[in-house]
Parts: sequence; C-alpha cells; structure tokens
Amino acid sequence: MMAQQLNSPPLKRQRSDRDGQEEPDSSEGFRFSQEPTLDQIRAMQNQFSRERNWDQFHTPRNLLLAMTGEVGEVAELFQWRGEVEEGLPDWSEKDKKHLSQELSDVLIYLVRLAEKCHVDLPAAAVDKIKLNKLKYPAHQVYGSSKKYTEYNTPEKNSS
Ligand SMILES: Nc1ccn([C@H]2C[C@H](O)[C@@H](COP(=O)(O)OP(=O)(O)OP(=O)(O)O)O2)c(=O)n1
Repeated sequence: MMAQQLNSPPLKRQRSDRDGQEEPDSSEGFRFSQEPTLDQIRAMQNQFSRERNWDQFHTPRNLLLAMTGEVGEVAELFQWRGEVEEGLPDWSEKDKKHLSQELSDVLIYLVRLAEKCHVDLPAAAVDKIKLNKLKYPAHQVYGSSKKYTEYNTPEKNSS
C-alpha cells in the first residue's frame, strides 16, 4: 500500500477553526493511503509477534527503548545535511526508501507500545488535537511558535 504522492485527486477542503471557513490541506498534494488504519497496523504487528513467540519481548519498556532507537536511526538520516525541503527533492531514492523504512519502524513500535499500554491511539490523538486547539487558539497564535505557557489561554495550566 503506497502513499499517494503523484496524480492524487484534489485534496478535500477541510474545516478550519481559525475563521470557520473551509481551507485546503496545506501539504502540497500529498496525503496518506486510506488503509491500513492504525488498528490494522496494530493487528498486523500483533500477528507478526505471535507467530514468532515475541510477545515475551514486547513489554512496554522494551518497546519504548526499541522505538527510541528507531527514532535515532531516523535522526541519523537527517544529520549533517542542513535543512531539507518538503518532499526531500534533493534526496536519492535510496535514502528516501531508507527513511520510509525507519519511519515505519518508529510507527510500528509506537502502535505496539500503545497497544501494550491499552492506549487507543487514534482516539487519543483526536482528543489531543482538540486539546491543542484549545491551548493554541488560531486567532491568538497565528504565525507565532511561542509555547502555550506564554499565552493567557484557558488551557494554560493543563497538559
Ligand atoms: N524484537 C523485535 C525485533 C524487530 N521487530 C520488528 C519491528 C521493526 O519494524 C523491525 C526492527 O527490526 P531491526 O531491529 O532489525 O531494525 P532495523 O530494521 O532498523 O534494522 P537495522 O538496525 O539493521 O537498520 O522489526 C520486532 O517487532 N520485534
């Protein structure tokens, strides 16, 4: 299942909380495949682990460490290159493929960690984005990357 990059249909316009108007997705025509869902990835990795009798190794702490190691591998791909443009136009296909594999390792371990911690990850992410919107009201923070603690918002002291 490949992410759709080229020849994608026009992106759906999405609701913006900034002004109540619909705005286009700003990701330059790129979006993910509809499937697999996070729960399907969870099930695939669950089966992969069961088939190898690896559940015994996939404890929360081990998974966290494994995920952190994979994050390091992603960082290694970016190190010493300077800033890179969206879409990585100057990267070789080999390096882009490598990046897609390392990011996948991070995702696979993240999903597995969430499963083992009984965190419903897609639902939790939706809730977190809602909270982020409260912490960072668009009209107040537009164009600024200050931390929410520097603003006087209702969610200032929540996390
Ligand atoms: N005990 C393990 C070992 C591996 N994997 C799976 C999850 C990751 O997607 C991938 C990680 O495999 P490696 O540890 O071999 O790491 P890399 O694929 O990054 O290889 P390398 O470290 O050589 O770059 O395999 C797993 O679920 N449980």
